Amino acid sequence: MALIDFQGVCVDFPIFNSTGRSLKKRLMQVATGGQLSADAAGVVVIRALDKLDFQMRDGDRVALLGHNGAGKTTLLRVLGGVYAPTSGSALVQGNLGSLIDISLGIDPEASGLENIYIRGRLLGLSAADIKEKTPEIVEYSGLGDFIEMPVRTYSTGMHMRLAFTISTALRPEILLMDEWLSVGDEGFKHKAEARMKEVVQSTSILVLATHSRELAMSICNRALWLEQGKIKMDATPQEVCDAYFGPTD
Ligand SMILES: Nc1ncnc2c1ncn2[C@@H]1O[C@H](COP(=O)(O)OP(=O)(O)OP(=O)(O)O)[C@@H](O)[C@H]1O
Repeated sequence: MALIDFQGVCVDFPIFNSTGRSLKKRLMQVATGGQLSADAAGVVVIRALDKLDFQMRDGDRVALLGHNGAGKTTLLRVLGGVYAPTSGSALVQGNLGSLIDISLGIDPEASGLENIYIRGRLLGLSAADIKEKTPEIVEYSGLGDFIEMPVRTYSTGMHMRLAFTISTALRPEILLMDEWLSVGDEGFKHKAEARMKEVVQSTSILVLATHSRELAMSICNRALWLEQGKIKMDATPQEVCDAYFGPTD
């Protein structure tokens, strides 16, 4: 059983090379992002997440909505273990996968095959798991003999095919996504779409940060609206989208 339990989670970023005065001025101009304050020593602090309390359970397909700087990426990073909360507790129970930064760890000097191994290990697969999955990844990527060539000889699209196919070979219990992944030329895009749906369906909890009403409505069964690091609304995608984007006719 997968479970996410956040209690009073705050994430603060102290900004050491900035004066409180100049940053405050900028905030007044743009009126977006996290909350700004200065600590006793005059160091500016951006509060990206502010006392978040929520649970996510098996079956939850959660859309994270919110304006630029609302805290969506920061929340995904806390879920992924990249950031620890400054205060509060963030429990993430279950095996975790991420379709964010799918090219991370791909070595341009190594061949496609070697990269399947390297990236597979980074994603937490054992050597035996990788060996078992490799033929399917090679076949699916459609790279043919290029799989033996160094990745620096690939076009951008070929690189993305490889990165996408490796990252979607896993079936994690908790899946984190930042917008929908769409890669490759028209033919591959079609295949990739079907594979994405398969991965999403097989995961227990999906957390998808998005600016798209259509995506939130078609993929998710719950939506969290973040504003200045706080939860403004936690309800069905229909209710949150109507409040956030405005009602449809
Ligand atoms: N590494 C960082 N250092 C300092 N401040 C940061 C850092 N990362 C994020 N922030 C701040 O935290 C707040 C939330 O940013 P975050 O990237 O989580 O927003 P977002 O909702 O993902 O925005 P967008 O839709 O623009 O991607 C913003 O005010 C941002 O300035």
